[in-house]
Amino acid sequence: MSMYDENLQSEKERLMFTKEYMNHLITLQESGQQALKEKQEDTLQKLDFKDSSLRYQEMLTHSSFMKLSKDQLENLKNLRKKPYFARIDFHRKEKHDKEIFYIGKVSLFDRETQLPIILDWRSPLANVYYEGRLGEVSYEAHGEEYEGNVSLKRQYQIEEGELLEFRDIDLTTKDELLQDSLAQNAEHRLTEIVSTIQEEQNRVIRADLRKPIIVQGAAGSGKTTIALHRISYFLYTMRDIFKPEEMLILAPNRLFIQYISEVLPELGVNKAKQTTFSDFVQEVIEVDWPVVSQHDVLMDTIEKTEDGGAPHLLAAGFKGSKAFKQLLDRYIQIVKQTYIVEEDFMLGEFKIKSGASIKRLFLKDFQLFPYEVRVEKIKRVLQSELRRKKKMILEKMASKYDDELDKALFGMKDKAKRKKRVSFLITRKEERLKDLKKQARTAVSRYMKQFPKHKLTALYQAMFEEKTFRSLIEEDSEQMEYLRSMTRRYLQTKRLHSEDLAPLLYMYTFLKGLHADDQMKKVVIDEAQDYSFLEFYSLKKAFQTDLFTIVGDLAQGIYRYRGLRSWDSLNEVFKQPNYLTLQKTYRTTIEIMDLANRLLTLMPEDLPTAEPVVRHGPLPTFIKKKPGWQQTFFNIVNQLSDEGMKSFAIVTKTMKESAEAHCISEIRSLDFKPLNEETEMGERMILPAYLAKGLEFDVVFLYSENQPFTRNELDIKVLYVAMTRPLHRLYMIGKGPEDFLLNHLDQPCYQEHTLFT
Ligand SMILES: Nc1ncnc2c1ncn2[C@@H]1O[C@H](COP(=O)(O)OP(=O)(O)OP(=O)(O)O)[C@@H](O)[C@H]1O
Repeated sequence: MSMYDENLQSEKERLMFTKEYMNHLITLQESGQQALKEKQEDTLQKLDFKDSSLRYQEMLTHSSFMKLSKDQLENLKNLRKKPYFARIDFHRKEKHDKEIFYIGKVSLFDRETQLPIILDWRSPLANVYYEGRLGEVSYEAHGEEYEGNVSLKRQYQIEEGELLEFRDIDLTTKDELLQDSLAQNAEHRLTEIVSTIQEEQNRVIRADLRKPIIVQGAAGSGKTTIALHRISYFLYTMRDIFKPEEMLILAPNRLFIQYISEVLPELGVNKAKQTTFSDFVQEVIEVDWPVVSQHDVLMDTIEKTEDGGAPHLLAAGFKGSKAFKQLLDRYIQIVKQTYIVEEDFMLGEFKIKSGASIKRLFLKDFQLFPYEVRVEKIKRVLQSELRRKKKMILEKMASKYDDELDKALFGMKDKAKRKKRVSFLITRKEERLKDLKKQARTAVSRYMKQFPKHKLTALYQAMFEEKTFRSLIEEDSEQMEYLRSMTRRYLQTKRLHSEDLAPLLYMYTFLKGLHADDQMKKVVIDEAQDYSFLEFYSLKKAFQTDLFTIVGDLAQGIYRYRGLRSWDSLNEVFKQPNYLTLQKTYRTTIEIMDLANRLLTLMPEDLPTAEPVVRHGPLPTFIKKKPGWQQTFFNIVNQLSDEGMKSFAIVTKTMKESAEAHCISEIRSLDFKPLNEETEMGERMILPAYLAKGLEFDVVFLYSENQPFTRNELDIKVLYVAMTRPLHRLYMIGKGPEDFLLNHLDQPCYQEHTLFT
């Protein structure tokens, strides 16, 4: 028996032991569940609501315990198919012997000894597997550093609970597990990659959780995947402090949310809120006006081949800028003044609180709160002051009349006059007291009427009135006037541009502040290059947290007229963000990435190119639209399908071209479906490039009908996005190679399809 076989045998035994232990636990849990259920029924029967809350409490405790057990049980059951994926042999310095740790998706401990049978991939020690090479390593746990020696790193291929093979990794072996995993096909859903996380990715996942992090990552470098794994790591590490519901994942569109949704339960982060910036802001500010989305603007721009200088694009760009934030700040100062009330708060002729002290409450004491919250707090102060002083005032008033009465009774000699005076004073006293009591009932609400009740949209609209707007801008120009009148026109008809959402959220934060349910403690932003400065700023201001994970790729910044041009501008939004890069790309083959990288050289600026991991495939192929090309296309799809390719996409430059492609009978007969933001993703799709951003397919056909890509910045980026979508094969169907700018490239590596079969 070879050494490998011997090891394989003992590894099989270990796997058997682990599975046995799991089965044992599952049985225990299941019978435990039954016992718990019976106990709960018993408690329910005994339950007497007049009784102390003790029994009720007991019942709740049991039911939450039951739920926990159920979750654990599910986890355990799922885990049996693949309890772990790797092992490390680690000798900690201060220990006598080396220890063997098996690493899996979730940890499992021996109930008696509390020793780990499986170590969670997110645990501190597991970091040694992802990061440390063989030999001397260290890891940090609970603020302490531990040193030791890793003598073995082993990867397992386990399927349906059976160990197929294992591989030991040393400095020279390539990561074969990664190669295998990359060679697989896309199920049109993102997957978890815990067993093959790479060193540079691990650094992103485990980067300081208390700091904002910005990740520039090439196309296919795993940004989305890694961001989701970071949340999972975050939830594990900070489980006592944060709940998944307090996390927000901002995705570029609804399609993308569908795309990532499957990986979320796997990573245990499915309870995190997943939405788009636009949907989130509309929900928070409770404004459901139709929004002209940035996709619509982009589509229009691409179709008309407009450059960034078109006035509506400049206006959109300006509305996301720092300059516009400053303008908003000036306006918000004006709005703030409307809340300054200087009048004293009186009850009759008695001063309850001076105007100056109320103003101080608004401007100083409550300055950390939004304006409306400050007003509410002032109201409560006035109510309590009034309550406190009312009795005193009434007594003072009564005793004033009593004094007068005394004076009249004992000081007035004329009987008739005295009688008249006394009766006058008694009636007066009663009237005054009654009147004061009546006033006291409404004094606060009457006083509070002086504070404005602003409607967010009306306030925003008022900002674009000519006089106000002019007073806010530094320099008047045609461009500014265009922005002002265009925005006003839209707002008057109850419509918004997507660029209005960030200013609205920003103003809302000053005015009302986020509701507790919308307050997020950790925010993940994907495709972050498409966010404007103000979008980041407004989110940061709204959440008041530094826990942002921001991932994006400047080379894919197709919303450049409004998005970020460099990550540096975020230094003004976040305090000392951690900046990391992901350069290796895992999605596609060397051949496809090579072509895409060449395309980037056409850009005027230096954009980060991607470095593919070693995986070869055929050259990208150009198919000329000569008569009969449809049959070629038909044959290729069928052939690749037979070879095991699952997801196919026809990617066009515009939505219009997607619709045109769908009219071609061969495309229809192969069941390709046009995709928009609302449709379900399938295996064969036709979609414009901007919607394909972030997604991936086994095979991509770039298709140009009569809108070829031209050599402008936007087209180059859109084409780059499209070219970086396939995992295995890239085809380009057009009138000529120039439709895809191939004639502009230096030594473009592609082949032309000549055979018609
Ligand atoms: N370490 C890894 N092991 C296995 N597969 C990986 C690894 N890292 C990334 N991948 C795979 O590479 C592909 C690209 O990942 P992902 O979509 O997260 O990249 P991205 O940087 O967000 O891409 P893009 O910006 O182009 O949309 C996915 O199929 C993902 O599963």
